[in-house]
Amino acid sequence: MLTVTEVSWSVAARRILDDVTCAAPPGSLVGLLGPNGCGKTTLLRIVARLTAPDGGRVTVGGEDVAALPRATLARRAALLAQHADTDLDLTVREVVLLGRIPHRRSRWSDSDADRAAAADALARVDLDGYADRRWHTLSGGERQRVQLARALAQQPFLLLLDEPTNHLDIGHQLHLLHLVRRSGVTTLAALHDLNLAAMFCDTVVVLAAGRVVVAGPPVEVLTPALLADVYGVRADVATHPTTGRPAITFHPPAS
Ligand SMILES: Nc1ncnc2c1ncn2[C@@H]1O[C@H](COP(=O)(O)OP(=O)(O)OP(=O)(O)O)[C@@H](O)[C@H]1O
Repeated sequence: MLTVTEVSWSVAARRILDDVTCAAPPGSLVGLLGPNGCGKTTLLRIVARLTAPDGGRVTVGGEDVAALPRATLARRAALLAQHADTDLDLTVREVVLLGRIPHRRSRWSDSDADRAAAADALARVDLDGYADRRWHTLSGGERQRVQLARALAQQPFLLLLDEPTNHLDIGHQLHLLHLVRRSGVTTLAALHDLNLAAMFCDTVVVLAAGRVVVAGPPVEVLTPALLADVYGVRADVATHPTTGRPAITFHPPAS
């Protein structure tokens, strides 16, 4: 269980997050939605303790994140950042094995369990056979999937994903979110694609200008009125014939 309670953060006298409260029940996939600059990445960074909030509290599994030893937090939470990259000349296997570092007894050597977890994670993101490829030779979508494999190899309790479907073709977008949902790992994911959020998320939390506008199941939250209010767009919302979830069609902007 992840809880975020009355979290605020300001920079240069500007309030970026204002009293944000939300939660992700165990095993759920929670979508963090909202326009560019509304504070999604900032909230993920605060949950991962990369940014310290000015006020409020974050708990994972009932424990205050601010009080957890760094090594414990590193084992429990995995962050897939928006532009995860490395300048090092690493193989795909080595990148995925970075996810095992919090579990290692020895800083320098991988165990059989580490290698098995890395191989399993690569298979889960559909990258069997890529282990010996050099990172810099991969396409944008392949890199994104390797970074998810690194996060899965970490075997965290909490996955924090910042626009995880960036660069992915539609097949891999659907595969990735299906995989995350099936993983059973509590996940908070910043998403721009509202139809993907509608299809896969148990709950969506909509931010605007650093505040939570509304949170709840996609079918209750993703209404034409909300989309007009938060994103300034006109849209029709139907019910998907197979999933029963919202299916959104956008109108071109009025000229
Ligand atoms: N360190 C910082 N210094 C100054 N401004 C910052 C800093 N970090 C974030 N901001 C500002 O805070 C706001 C929220 O940024 P954030 O990256 O959290 O938004 P976001 O919702 O993830 O946006 P996007 O959808 O474009 O990725 C933005 O206006 C950003 O410019």
